[in-house]
Amino acid sequence: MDSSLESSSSSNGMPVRCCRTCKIIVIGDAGVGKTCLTHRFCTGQFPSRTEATIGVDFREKVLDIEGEKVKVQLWDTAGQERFRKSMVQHYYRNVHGIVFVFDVTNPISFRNLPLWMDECRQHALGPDIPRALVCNKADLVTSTITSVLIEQARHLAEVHGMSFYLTSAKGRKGDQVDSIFVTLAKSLKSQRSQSVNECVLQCRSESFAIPAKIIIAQESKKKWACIC
Ligand SMILES: Nc1nc2c(ncn2[C@@H]2O[C@H](COP(=O)(O)OP(=O)(O)OP(=O)(O)O)[C@@H](O)[C@H]2O)c(=O)[nH]1
Ligand SMILES: [Mg+2]
Repeated sequence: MDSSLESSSSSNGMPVRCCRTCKIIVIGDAGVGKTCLTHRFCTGQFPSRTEATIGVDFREKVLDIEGEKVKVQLWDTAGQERFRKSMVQHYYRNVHGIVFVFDVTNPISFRNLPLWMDECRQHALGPDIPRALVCNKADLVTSTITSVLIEQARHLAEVHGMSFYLTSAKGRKGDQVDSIFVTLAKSLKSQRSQSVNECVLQCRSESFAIPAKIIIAQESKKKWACIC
Protein backbone atom coordinates (compact mmCIF):
# COMPACT_ATOMS: atom_id res chain seq x y z
CA MET A 1 0.00 0.00 0.00
CA ASP A 2 1.24 3.46 -0.82
CA SER A 3 1.33 6.36 1.53
CA SER A 4 -1.02 9.01 0.36
CA LEU A 5 -1.64 12.67 0.24
CA GLU A 6 -4.88 13.48 1.92
CA SER A 7 -6.74 16.70 1.96
CA SER A 8 -9.87 17.92 3.61
CA SER A 9 -12.14 20.63 2.27
CA SER A 10 -13.15 23.89 3.83
CA SER A 11 -16.72 25.19 3.66
CA ASN A 12 -15.99 26.83 0.29
CA GLY A 13 -14.78 23.53 -1.08
CA MET A 14 -11.11 24.50 -1.16
CA PRO A 15 -8.59 22.06 0.27
CA VAL A 16 -7.47 23.38 3.63
CA ARG A 17 -4.73 21.05 4.69
CA CYS A 18 -3.03 17.83 3.88
CA CYS A 19 -1.82 15.17 6.11
CA ARG A 20 1.22 12.96 5.79
CA THR A 21 0.61 9.28 6.21
CA CYS A 22 3.19 6.98 7.71
CA LYS A 23 2.91 3.23 7.64
CA ILE A 24 4.05 1.44 10.76
CA ILE A 25 3.99 -2.34 10.87
CA VAL A 26 3.52 -4.14 14.17
CA ILE A 27 5.02 -7.62 14.17
CA GLY A 28 5.79 -10.44 16.59
CA ASP A 29 4.63 -13.87 17.69
CA ALA A 30 0.97 -14.79 18.00
CA GLY A 31 -0.69 -13.69 21.22
CA VAL A 32 1.91 -11.12 22.30
CA GLY A 33 -0.67 -8.32 22.22
CA LYS A 34 -0.22 -6.56 18.86
CA THR A 35 -3.95 -6.10 18.39
CA CYS A 36 -4.46 -4.90 21.97
CA LEU A 37 -1.59 -2.39 21.72
CA THR A 38 -2.75 -0.87 18.45
CA HIS A 39 -6.35 -0.84 19.65
CA ARG A 40 -5.31 0.84 22.88
CA PHE A 41 -3.36 3.51 21.03
CA CYS A 42 -6.17 4.29 18.59
CA THR A 43 -9.16 4.09 20.95
CA GLY A 44 -7.66 4.51 24.43
CA GLN A 45 -9.31 1.21 25.45
CA PHE A 46 -8.15 -2.32 26.11
CA PRO A 47 -10.36 -4.55 23.94
CA SER A 48 -12.69 -6.74 25.97
CA ARG A 49 -11.86 -9.67 23.73
CA THR A 50 -9.69 -10.32 20.70
CA GLU A 51 -9.33 -13.08 18.19
CA ALA A 52 -6.23 -14.09 16.29
CA THR A 53 -5.61 -11.58 13.52
CA ILE A 54 -6.09 -12.96 10.05
CA GLY A 55 -3.94 -11.27 7.42
CA VAL A 56 -3.86 -7.73 8.75
CA ASP A 57 -6.03 -5.23 10.58
CA PHE A 58 -5.63 -1.52 9.89
CA ARG A 59 -5.92 1.17 12.50
CA GLU A 60 -5.27 4.87 12.09
CA LYS A 61 -4.76 7.89 14.24
CA VAL A 62 -3.97 11.46 13.27
CA LEU A 63 -1.29 13.05 15.44
CA ASP A 64 -0.22 16.64 15.73
CA ILE A 65 3.55 16.56 15.59
CA GLU A 66 5.02 20.00 16.17
CA GLY A 67 2.11 21.66 14.43
CA GLU A 68 1.98 19.23 11.55
CA LYS A 69 -0.75 16.65 11.06
CA VAL A 70 0.61 13.15 10.65
CA LYS A 71 -1.64 10.19 10.02
CA VAL A 72 -0.20 7.10 11.64
CA GLN A 73 -1.43 4.04 9.80
CA LEU A 74 -0.85 0.91 11.84
CA TRP A 75 -0.62 -2.48 10.22
CA ASP A 76 -1.58 -4.93 12.94
CA THR A 77 -0.19 -8.11 11.39
CA ALA A 78 -1.01 -11.73 12.09
CA GLY A 79 1.43 -13.65 14.26
CA GLN A 80 0.26 -17.08 13.20
CA GLU A 81 2.08 -18.33 10.15
CA ARG A 82 -1.05 -19.74 8.51
CA PHE A 83 -2.81 -16.37 8.80
CA ARG A 84 0.04 -14.29 7.46
CA LYS A 85 1.52 -16.37 4.60
CA SER A 86 -0.38 -14.73 1.78
CA MET A 87 0.09 -11.21 3.16
CA VAL A 88 3.79 -11.04 3.94
CA GLN A 89 4.76 -9.21 0.73
CA HIS A 90 2.15 -6.52 1.46
CA TYR A 91 3.29 -6.03 5.05
CA TYR A 92 6.75 -4.98 4.02
CA ARG A 93 5.95 -2.65 1.14
CA ASN A 94 6.58 1.09 1.70
CA VAL A 95 7.16 0.76 5.42
CA HIS A 96 8.16 3.86 7.40
CA GLY A 97 8.49 2.36 10.86
CA ILE A 98 8.57 -1.04 12.56
CA VAL A 99 7.36 -2.13 15.99
CA PHE A 100 8.56 -5.52 17.23
CA VAL A 101 6.48 -6.91 20.08
CA PHE A 102 7.09 -9.75 22.50
CA ASP A 103 5.25 -10.94 25.59
CA VAL A 104 7.15 -10.67 28.87
CA THR A 105 5.46 -13.84 30.13
CA ASN A 106 6.49 -15.79 27.04
CA PRO A 107 10.30 -16.15 26.68
CA ILE A 108 9.88 -17.93 23.34
CA SER A 109 8.33 -14.79 21.88
CA PHE A 110 11.53 -12.98 22.94
CA ARG A 111 13.80 -15.65 21.50
CA ASN A 112 11.93 -15.46 18.20
CA LEU A 113 12.67 -11.74 17.75
CA PRO A 114 15.78 -12.37 15.59
CA LEU A 115 13.54 -14.29 13.17
CA TRP A 116 11.25 -11.27 12.85
CA MET A 117 14.26 -9.04 12.31
CA ASP A 118 15.56 -11.41 9.64
CA GLU A 119 12.24 -11.32 7.87
CA CYS A 120 12.50 -7.51 7.76
CA ARG A 121 16.02 -7.73 6.33
CA GLN A 122 14.88 -10.24 3.72
CA HIS A 123 12.29 -7.71 2.62
CA ALA A 124 14.94 -5.00 2.27
CA LEU A 125 14.00 -3.02 5.37
CA GLY A 126 17.35 -1.60 6.44
CA PRO A 127 18.50 -0.24 9.80
CA ASP A 128 17.67 3.29 8.61
CA ILE A 129 13.98 2.57 9.19
CA PRO A 130 13.04 3.70 12.71
CA ARG A 131 12.05 0.78 14.90
CA ALA A 132 10.94 0.06 18.41
CA LEU A 133 11.09 -3.01 20.61
CA VAL A 134 8.08 -3.50 22.86
CA CYS A 135 7.96 -5.79 25.85
CA ASN A 136 4.23 -6.11 26.44
CA LYS A 137 2.02 -7.36 29.30
CA ALA A 138 4.05 -5.48 31.93
CA ASP A 139 1.04 -5.80 34.25
CA LEU A 140 1.94 -9.49 34.53
CA VAL A 141 5.57 -8.96 35.59
CA THR A 142 6.04 -10.78 38.87
CA SER A 143 9.22 -12.81 39.11
CA THR A 144 12.94 -12.25 38.74
CA ILE A 145 12.74 -14.39 35.59
CA THR A 146 10.73 -11.71 33.85
CA SER A 147 13.07 -8.99 35.14
CA VAL A 148 16.02 -10.81 33.57
CA LEU A 149 14.12 -11.05 30.30
CA ILE A 150 13.41 -7.32 30.39
CA GLU A 151 17.10 -6.54 30.84
CA GLN A 152 18.01 -8.86 27.96
CA ALA A 153 15.42 -7.12 25.81
CA ARG A 154 16.77 -3.70 26.73
CA HIS A 155 20.21 -4.87 25.68
CA LEU A 156 18.92 -6.28 22.39
CA ALA A 157 17.21 -2.98 21.63
CA GLU A 158 20.40 -1.06 22.35
CA VAL A 159 22.50 -3.32 20.14
CA HIS A 160 20.10 -2.83 17.25
CA GLY A 161 19.57 0.89 17.78
CA MET A 162 15.91 0.54 18.67
CA SER A 163 13.97 2.38 21.30
CA PHE A 164 12.70 0.10 24.05
CA TYR A 165 9.30 0.14 25.78
CA LEU A 166 7.90 -1.85 28.63
CA THR A 167 4.15 -1.59 28.16
CA SER A 168 0.82 -2.94 29.18
CA ALA A 169 -2.01 -2.62 26.71
CA LYS A 170 -4.20 -3.39 29.71
CA GLY A 171 -2.68 -1.03 32.27
CA ARG A 172 -4.55 1.95 33.67
CA LYS A 173 -2.20 4.42 31.99
CA GLY A 174 -1.67 4.20 28.28
CA ASP A 175 1.25 6.65 28.20
CA GLN A 176 3.89 4.12 27.32
CA VAL A 177 1.72 2.67 24.57
CA ASP A 178 1.22 6.14 23.10
CA SER A 179 4.95 6.87 23.34
CA ILE A 180 5.81 3.96 21.04
CA PHE A 181 3.92 5.39 18.11
CA VAL A 182 4.29 9.09 18.85
CA THR A 183 8.07 8.75 19.16
CA LEU A 184 8.26 6.80 15.90
CA ALA A 185 6.17 9.42 14.12
CA LYS A 186 8.41 12.17 15.51
CA SER A 187 11.58 10.45 14.37
CA LEU A 188 10.07 9.94 10.93
CA LYS A 189 9.26 13.60 10.75
CA SER A 190 12.74 14.67 11.80
CA GLN A 191 14.29 12.14 9.42
CA ARG A 192 12.29 13.72 6.63
CA SER A 193 13.22 17.27 7.64
CA GLN A 194 16.84 16.21 7.64
CA SER A 195 16.57 14.74 4.17
CA VAL A 196 15.01 17.96 2.92
CA ASN A 197 17.75 20.04 4.55
CA GLU A 198 20.43 17.83 3.05
CA CYS A 199 18.74 18.30 -0.25
CA VAL A 200 18.64 22.05 0.01
CA LEU A 201 22.34 22.08 0.85
CA GLN A 202 23.06 19.81 -2.08
CA CYS A 203 21.15 22.15 -4.38
CA ARG A 204 23.08 25.12 -3.09
CA SER A 205 26.45 23.48 -3.53
CA GLU A 206 25.73 22.04 -6.94
CA SER A 207 24.99 23.77 -10.19
CA PHE A 208 21.20 24.03 -9.83
CA ALA A 209 20.86 21.95 -12.96
CA ILE A 210 17.69 20.51 -11.43
CA PRO A 211 15.26 22.92 -9.81
CA ALA A 212 15.54 22.69 -6.01
CA LYS A 213 11.81 22.11 -5.61
CA ILE A 214 11.91 18.97 -7.72
CA ILE A 215 14.83 17.48 -5.82
CA ILE A 216 13.15 18.20 -2.52
CA ALA A 217 9.99 16.53 -3.75
CA GLN A 218 11.92 13.44 -4.82
CA GLU A 219 13.74 13.21 -1.50
CA SER A 220 10.54 13.63 0.45
CA LYS A 221 8.85 10.97 -1.62
CA LYS A 222 11.48 8.44 -0.63
CA LYS A 223 10.65 8.95 3.02
CA TRP A 224 6.95 9.74 3.05
CA ALA A 225 5.57 9.52 -0.45
CA CYS A 226 3.71 12.69 0.36
CA ILE A 227 4.68 16.31 0.28
CA CYS A 228 2.55 19.13 1.35
N1 LIG B 1 -2.58 -8.99 30.92
C1 LIG B 1 -2.44 -8.56 29.66
N2 LIG B 1 -2.99 -9.25 28.67
C2 LIG B 1 -2.81 -8.78 27.40
C3 LIG B 1 -2.08 -7.60 27.13
N3 LIG B 1 -2.07 -7.41 25.79
C4 LIG B 1 -2.77 -8.42 25.26
N4 LIG B 1 -3.21 -9.26 26.22
C5 LIG B 1 -3.99 -10.49 26.06
O1 LIG B 1 -3.22 -11.37 25.22
C6 LIG B 1 -4.05 -12.11 24.34
C7 LIG B 1 -3.58 -11.93 22.91
O2 LIG B 1 -3.70 -10.55 22.56
P1 LIG B 1 -3.76 -10.06 21.04
O3 LIG B 1 -3.66 -8.58 21.04
O4 LIG B 1 -4.93 -10.65 20.35
O5 LIG B 1 -2.43 -10.73 20.45
P2 LIG B 1 -1.84 -10.61 18.98
O6 LIG B 1 -0.38 -10.39 19.09
O7 LIG B 1 -2.60 -9.62 18.19
O8 LIG B 1 -2.08 -12.09 18.39
P3 LIG B 1 -2.23 -12.53 16.83
O9 LIG B 1 -3.25 -11.67 16.20
O10 LIG B 1 -2.64 -13.97 16.88
O11 LIG B 1 -0.88 -12.39 16.21
C8 LIG B 1 -5.48 -11.61 24.58
O12 LIG B 1 -6.12 -12.52 25.46
C9 LIG B 1 -5.30 -10.26 25.28
O13 LIG B 1 -6.36 -9.95 26.16
C10 LIG B 1 -1.52 -6.89 28.23
O14 LIG B 1 -0.84 -5.85 28.11
N5 LIG B 1 -1.73 -7.41 29.47
MG1 LIG C 1 -3.79 -9.75 16.55
